[in-house]
Amino acid sequence: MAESTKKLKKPDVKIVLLGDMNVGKTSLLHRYTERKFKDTVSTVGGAFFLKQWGPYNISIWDTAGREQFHGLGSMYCRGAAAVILTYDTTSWQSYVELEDRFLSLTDTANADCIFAIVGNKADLTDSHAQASNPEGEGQEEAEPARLSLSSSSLQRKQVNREDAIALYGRVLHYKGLDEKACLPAESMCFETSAKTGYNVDVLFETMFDLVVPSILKKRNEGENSTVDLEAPSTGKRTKAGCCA
Ligand SMILES: Nc1nc2c(ncn2[C@@H]2O[C@H](COP(=O)(O)OP(=O)(O)OP(=O)(O)O)[C@@H](O)[C@H]2O)c(=O)[nH]1
Ligand SMILES: [Mg+2]
Repeated sequence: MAESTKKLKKPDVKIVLLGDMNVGKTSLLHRYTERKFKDTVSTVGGAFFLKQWGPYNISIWDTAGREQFHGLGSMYCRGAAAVILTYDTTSWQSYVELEDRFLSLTDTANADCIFAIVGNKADLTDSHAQASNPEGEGQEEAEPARLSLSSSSLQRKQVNREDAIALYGRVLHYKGLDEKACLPAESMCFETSAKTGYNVDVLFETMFDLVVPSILKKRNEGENSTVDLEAPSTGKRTKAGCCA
């Protein structure tokens, strides 16, 4: 969270991580921001990280998956430009929960909110994700990842990519969006590993690029709704525009 505490910058846009407890939301954010996989404690409430992306400030909200914090979810989603729906590839239940418990929390997000479906812990089911250690970072983390390469440590994958793609379609349907007008499922469903770093940068940086138009739109609307007090009045004053 160092970047967020250095200076108090106003975020231009918000991205929210949602999903059941234990799927690895906090670990994904740690991996991206601190370049390592470290011990976590179950999140209480929520926390955010501020990312500078070019000239823009993007806040990424890590929410608590625990049932007792469920009520806070829609508050965190208010005005969100993007939501990352996260499940654990080794847990079918965590996938089911996304639709049962979390999707309705996004009702408060922007109407043109972008969705990504993310299956984390790919290292547990996929030898490629197990071996991956992008950019040679976190060397202290590389060794445990390499040691766990034996195929005996692979677990049964409970949620496949096709399931994620199907869920993406149902999310768009729930939001009343036309699939043809939206970003394609193939590019919005990711399998990641916070442990090895597999696909983590790709996930976050794809989302950052995708929310930029939303920032520009917001700025544009802001400018258009600003009253220029210096500008000469052209029309007649209407009754509604007069405060007397
Ligand atoms: N093998 C593996 N374990 C992971 C991965 N991501 C997270 N974990 C582990 O899963 C557990 C839960 O991770 P968290 O990041 O705390 O999960 P969370 O989704 O933030 O959970 P809540 O804060 O309770 O909602 C921890 O023991 C992590 O070490 C991953 O990619 N691979
Ligand atoms: Mg957490």
